[in-house]
Amino acid sequence: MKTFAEFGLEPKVLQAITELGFEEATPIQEQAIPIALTGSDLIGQAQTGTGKTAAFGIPLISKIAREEEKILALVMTPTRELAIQVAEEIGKLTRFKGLRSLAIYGGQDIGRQIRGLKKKPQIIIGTPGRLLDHINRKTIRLDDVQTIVLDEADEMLDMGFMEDIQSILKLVPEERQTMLFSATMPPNIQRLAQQFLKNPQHVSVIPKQISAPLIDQAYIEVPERQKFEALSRLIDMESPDLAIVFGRTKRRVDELAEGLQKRGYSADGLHGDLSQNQRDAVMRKFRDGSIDVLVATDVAARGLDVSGVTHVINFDLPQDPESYVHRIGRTGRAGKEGTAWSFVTPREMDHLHLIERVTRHRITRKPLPTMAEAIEGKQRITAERLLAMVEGEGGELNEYKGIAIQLLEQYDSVQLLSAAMKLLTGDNKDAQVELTPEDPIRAKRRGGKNDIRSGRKPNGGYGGNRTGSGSGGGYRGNRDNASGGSRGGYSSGYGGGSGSGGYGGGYKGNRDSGTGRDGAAGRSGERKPSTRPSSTSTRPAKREDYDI
Ligand SMILES: Nc1ncnc2c1ncn2[C@@H]1O[C@H](COP(=O)(O)OP(=O)(O)OP(=O)(O)O)[C@@H](O)[C@H]1O
Ligand SMILES: [Mg+2]
Repeated sequence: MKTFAEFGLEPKVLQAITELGFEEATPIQEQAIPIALTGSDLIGQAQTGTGKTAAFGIPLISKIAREEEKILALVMTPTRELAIQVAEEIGKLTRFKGLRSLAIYGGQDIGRQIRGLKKKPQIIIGTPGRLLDHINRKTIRLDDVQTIVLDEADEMLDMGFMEDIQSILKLVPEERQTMLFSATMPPNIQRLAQQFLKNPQHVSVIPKQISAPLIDQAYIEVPERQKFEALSRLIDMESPDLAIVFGRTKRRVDELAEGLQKRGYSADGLHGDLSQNQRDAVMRKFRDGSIDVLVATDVAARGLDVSGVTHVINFDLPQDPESYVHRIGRTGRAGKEGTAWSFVTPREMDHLHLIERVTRHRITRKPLPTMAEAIEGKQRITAERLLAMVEGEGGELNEYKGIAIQLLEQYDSVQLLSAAMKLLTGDNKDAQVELTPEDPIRAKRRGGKNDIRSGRKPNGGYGGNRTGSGSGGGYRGNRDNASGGSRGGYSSGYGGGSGSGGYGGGYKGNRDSGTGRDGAAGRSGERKPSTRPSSTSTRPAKREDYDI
């Protein structure tokens, strides 16, 4: 392991790294930073939570001088939350150097972003749609950009950002450094790399097991209608510090968050139909610990880094194994341990085995937590809180001592303490929670063996098997209204359907619902419809449409 001092970084950057608490470089950093510092193009692949952000962030900021008043570096990310997070990490890394960076993403007031741009940031971190919008408004010019980073490139393409990314890359001077980070290297990523990268050096830290070894993985076989009970027992038994619960659809997430709140858990939901302000507020609450359980769709599966996430619970299995890897990778980050649980309905067992095969990891079967285990877990937490209070962590107890003595004279001490503990435990087990059932995910034949993703495209893709179920119609309806349907008919596959099966087939089912991702854009102002040709486009619909 290398220390950061060995990279020959300038003292102000080193100081910021030290301040962040990084002592040694992670393997991807050890490999990528020296290459990136030479200015060479780079393609990077590494496991979740292993510090890819700093792997590109450190070289990127090293190249920029403080006096510059132009946009010199551009980082693109698939989701808004990720743009905010990467901007924050870059902000921390440039703290002493004093560079200016700005996150640019859909859903946020564009006027505010324009004001931010007037401060002449040298580094922009953004989602492709909103970036293009600024480019078209001429509020962002890329003529001086020297470094481009594509973070989670495969995800961006899956979300249908290929055209946007290409348009943006074409506007950046050819004399530049391009770094592409991607979990997988399917053919479309390879084509993108061929088109836009020059003699890239490949850096990959891919262990035998695809998923992080520090994550303890288990599953519980449970019928659909018992899942909620299983969830509350599991949370009680495990008493996670912070947990992310993944649900398949937006409706599912809403219902789960509401159900958990009803049962007295401190939970909230995150999905693509919330306003950006709501999304930001939920993420803030989760980061500062004012909620313990984040219920989310796959919008939160990629890249999000919240320290202290001890548990990931797949309330619904994800459609594809790769998404499983990303979801559970929200825990066990930066060398910490984590636990991942998945609920599997009896009919989904094949799908679980597929996930095991693709991730090359056995997932341990565990029984449904019993009521007794759940109660024990809850009581343990209550006892811990009580003892912490006894040990003075909750401040002075003197004011309570008079009444305590009085009560103890009149009542049995065990009885009293039990009553106090019951109150503290705040049981609300009786609250009825009904969820709308989801169809089981079906295992599907998968494609090329080097591309763990390729199987899903010809096979229905995200939510493909939901089209017949009729569920979620209400949400789609809303999107349609918002979108004006301008991009409704993506029908042919991206790139004419290559060996990978292209994108088209997999997404077709839902695409018919006419929910162009511009639905999201229309609402949020992510993009003006004029920025690109509409219905003739062969782009895939964006993943945001798939009910996440
Ligand atoms: N050298 C280091 N030492 C200790 N912690 C680090 C180091 N580098 C990064 N980290 C921390 O590790 C966490 C994960 O980093 P990061 O989000 O960059 O991972 P990632 O590889 O991009 O993960 P994902 O694949 O999920 O996007 C962050 O909290 C980051 O601050
Ligand atoms: Mg990342």
